[in-house]
Amino acid sequence: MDSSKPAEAVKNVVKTASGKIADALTPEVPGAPGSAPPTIDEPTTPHDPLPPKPEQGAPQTRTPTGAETGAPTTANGQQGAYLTTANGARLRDTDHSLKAGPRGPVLLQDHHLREKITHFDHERIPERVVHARGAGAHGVFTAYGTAEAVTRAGFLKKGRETEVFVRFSTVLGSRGSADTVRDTRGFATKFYTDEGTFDLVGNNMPVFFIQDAIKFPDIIHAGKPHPDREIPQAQSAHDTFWDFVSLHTEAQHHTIWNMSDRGIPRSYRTMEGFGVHTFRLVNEAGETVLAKFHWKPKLGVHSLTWEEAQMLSGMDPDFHRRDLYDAIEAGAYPEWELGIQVFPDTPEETFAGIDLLDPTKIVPEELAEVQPIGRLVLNRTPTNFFAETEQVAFHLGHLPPGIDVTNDPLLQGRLFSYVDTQLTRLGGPNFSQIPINRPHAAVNDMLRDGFHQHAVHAGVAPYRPNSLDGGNPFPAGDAEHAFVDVPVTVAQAPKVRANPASFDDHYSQVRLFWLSMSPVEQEHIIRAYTFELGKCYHQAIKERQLQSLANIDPVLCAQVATGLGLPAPQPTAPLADVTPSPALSQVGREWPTDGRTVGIVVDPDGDLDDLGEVRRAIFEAGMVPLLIAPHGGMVGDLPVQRTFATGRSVEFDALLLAGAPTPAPDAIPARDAKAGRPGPATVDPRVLLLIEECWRHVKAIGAWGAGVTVLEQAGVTGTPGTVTAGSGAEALTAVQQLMAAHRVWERFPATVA
Ligand code: HEM
Repeated sequence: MDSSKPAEAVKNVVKTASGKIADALTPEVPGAPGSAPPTIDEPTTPHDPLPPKPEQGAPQTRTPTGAETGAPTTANGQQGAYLTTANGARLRDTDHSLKAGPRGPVLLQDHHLREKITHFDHERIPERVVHARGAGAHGVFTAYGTAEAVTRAGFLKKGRETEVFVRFSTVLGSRGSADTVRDTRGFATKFYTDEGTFDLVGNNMPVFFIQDAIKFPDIIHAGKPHPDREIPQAQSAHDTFWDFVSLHTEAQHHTIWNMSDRGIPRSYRTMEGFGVHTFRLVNEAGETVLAKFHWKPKLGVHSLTWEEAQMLSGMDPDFHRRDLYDAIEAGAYPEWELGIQVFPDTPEETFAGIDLLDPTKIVPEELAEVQPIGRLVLNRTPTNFFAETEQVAFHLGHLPPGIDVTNDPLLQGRLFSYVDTQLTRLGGPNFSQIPINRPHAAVNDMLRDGFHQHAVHAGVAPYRPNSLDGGNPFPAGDAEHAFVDVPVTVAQAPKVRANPASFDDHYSQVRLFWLSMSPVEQEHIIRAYTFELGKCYHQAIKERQLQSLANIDPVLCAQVATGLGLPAPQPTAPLADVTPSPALSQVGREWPTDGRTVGIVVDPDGDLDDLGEVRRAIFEAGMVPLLIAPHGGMVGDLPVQRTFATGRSVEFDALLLAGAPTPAPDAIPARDAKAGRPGPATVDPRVLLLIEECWRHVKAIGAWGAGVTVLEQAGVTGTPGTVTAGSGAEALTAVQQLMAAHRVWERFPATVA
């Protein structure tokens, strides 16, 4: 509406002081008597459930108590024909405060102004105390039925489909920090099962820093920025972190995972996930087993190089979030298989000598196979990031019948912590009524009142049994479908603040991890320790951490010590005699290439014959082609996605060179003229930089036609992982074969034998 209209309307109302108010109202004001009905689809209210997308299946239309609410309405207030206040009164104008004349002071009585600004002032809620930076997506979990023998959980029965919401996160950084920092990643999954919500709140690493939740505030205080200057943000490369892990040596296992390539994943889509703790499963017959949960990504475990991670922190701090949402929107749905390792439920709660209650220990897959039990596909991005990703609240106590907890002291403390923090973060005890947190199972609880209570509970007797509201006698309940608290015998034991002796082994599995790495992965680990400790100021902390490295492996310790310019200490105890677990290595296997990104450098004035076909073949292989040209717009009839100014190696998994225009002579910087490249410098230096980076980041590079000359100009022809071919199709085939191994590892200078 034209902003002059309200003034007219006011004039008209004033005119009607004689009694003709209805006649005087302007018909253009929507909803005024005599005007046409408003044309918006539905009335809007910010309190409606989230609008489901069509492919999501049945809309979520239950109230928190399980009753049907009817069809949800849209919450797209900005698309309606008119705006209203939060109470539904229609507005004439949302751009001008109510003033005493056009130049006068603003009137306190302007309710819309105060409501709009007050609400805005309170838009932010506290970020999560850990895992503040994250990205979520919706999906579906389909059970294979293979877990039916060991658990009665209904959602794991063959063919059952369950809606899920997954939130990936970093741990240390604030909500606005970069995605690609070196850190553990959260992998939290909410299964909306019809027997109640199951939250599997895991990480991309199978072990944790500490064995007892009582130390959680301490490790987080150590990892977060220093309290005086509040730096560094989202980093473990600082004194307090290394102070903690070198003093609490149980943290050494998780720390080596962080220093490995697992600390800098290529994508959320290429991360493994782990429930970390051992859980207890119970089947229909009441028999129990112990189990660990694993998520296996369809695309394989794949990481960034450290240089890529650092570049991305500046060039695209949203890299993982963008990658996740781009992939889903492109239809390259991220997929994982859920698997379990199963162990007999013995009184010792150990397997192959490994204490299953110690969250700093793994059970190597070679000793207990990960058995696939279902498939997760993420197929829908959030409609509203705040409503879903920020407001989602996970909790380890959200368990369906058939899955129970164990006495792992880390797990036990987590059972307390999450709901406690969410009471503050989400503003009171009713956050399970927030749409993303609502169970899809019917709810009939006796929880009442509290901040943000949305349910209108009927009846007078919220207690059981009762004789007033027809309440069934309790405790009979629904024995058949109820949650099973496995009646585990709790040992008669003195009350102590102590760990079992097995928890004292802090090094054998760290050594096992180190010895399971390929040489190139070991090299990355050495570089990571050297970098992080090199950022510490206190010599004593570096020396203490070197002592821990000596207790892991002498080569690791010596190499890091050399980098730090310090002597390498001797181990304080004999090194553990361990058998490596090849399953821990990311290198040496082949993976599907779908979902990967291929950059294609083109010369708009060159030979474009093969281009359309190559692009089509990339799409058909389930990958994403991105055309890189000197300028935006179109090349022939194909759209350009990146220009020489915006395309950098970090966002491609491989590069194809079809050609590149010769820049004007004065556009070649002196740097390139001096670089000693073969022949005259005829290639745009930004293309040469792109090739150099792809080469350094050990990515496959293919060239055909004029692209072969471009590759020669970059001086890398004939090196491992570079391909020159007679046609675009041949170049693509060769490059795709190389991509199956993720990177061309032969190019990485490994210095560890
Ligand atoms: C195996 C060890 C652990 C794992 C795998 C883990 C995993 C996670 C994940 C994935 C999140 C993010 C959830 C989300 O995306 O909303 C998270 C948040 C959190 N974790 Fe943990 N965590 C572990 C240990 C602990 C411990 C020991 C404590 C405290 C005693 C703790 C306290 C928290 C808190 C307070 C949050 C924020 C929750 C929220 O604001 O909703 N975590 N954790």
